Amino acid sequence: MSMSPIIIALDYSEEALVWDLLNKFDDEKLFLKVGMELYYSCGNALLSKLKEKGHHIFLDLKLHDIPNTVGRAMQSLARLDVDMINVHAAGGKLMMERALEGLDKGTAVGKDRPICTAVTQLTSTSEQVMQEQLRIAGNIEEIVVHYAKITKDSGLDGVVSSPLEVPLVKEACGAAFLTVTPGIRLLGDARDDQQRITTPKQARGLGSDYIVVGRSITASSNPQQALQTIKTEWSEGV
Ligand SMILES: O=C(O)c1cc(=O)[nH]c(=O)n1[C@@H]1O[C@H](COP(=O)(O)O)[C@@H](O)[C@H]1O
Repeated sequence: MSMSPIIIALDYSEEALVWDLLNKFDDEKLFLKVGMELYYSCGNALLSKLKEKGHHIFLDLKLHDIPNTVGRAMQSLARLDVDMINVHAAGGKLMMERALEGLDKGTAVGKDRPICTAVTQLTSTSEQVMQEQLRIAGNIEEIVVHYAKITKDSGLDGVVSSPLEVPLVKEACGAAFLTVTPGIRLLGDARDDQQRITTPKQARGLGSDYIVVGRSITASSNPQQALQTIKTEWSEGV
């Protein structure tokens, strides 16, 4: 079964809330993101249950540590048989290479290694914050493209960025290099803590391979309708 381009971020700390949401989608097989909040609360047991239901899983733990630690952590995480996983590109090339080696070692024979991406600059980071607080000089597009290039050189499959940088990332790294893009909002939704945002339709038009959507679905009074709107926008965005 092919993976949906729309990844729903399950940003909850209680399992009951996950099932409350998923029950609204009947038996639809979804692409779900389990991030730090949910993984640290519910762990591997919940991942197994989601897999049993036939959903695809993006395990978003954004690993960032010394190369040896990340490599060994990835070897452990590979055993969970998730479909996508990520690191921070700020950890550097050696760390990303070790991450991939760890995933290769930990993936069971006959299984596919999870897609591995690296976060370039968080979509909650503005250019001003990047320059003034992180002391990274340059404009945000240049920096995202630079991080994308070192990610590609390290052998990873793609990056996490805002949709706004996707055309430049594809130009620099090739059309097959994946772009996973959070920072998605429907018109009229609150921006919350996100800085570099687009609608689902704009993201598709800019060439995103996958969009990550949390609060536009999970905080909606009608999550099913919100997902339907996002699917329609996605199909209209080409
Ligand atoms: O790696 C991610 O998924 C991620 C990277 C990034 O730069 N920005 C970002 O928002 N995310 C995740 O994407 C989701 C976005 O959630 P909403 O802002 O509610 O749509 C959250 O779960 C974030 O952890």
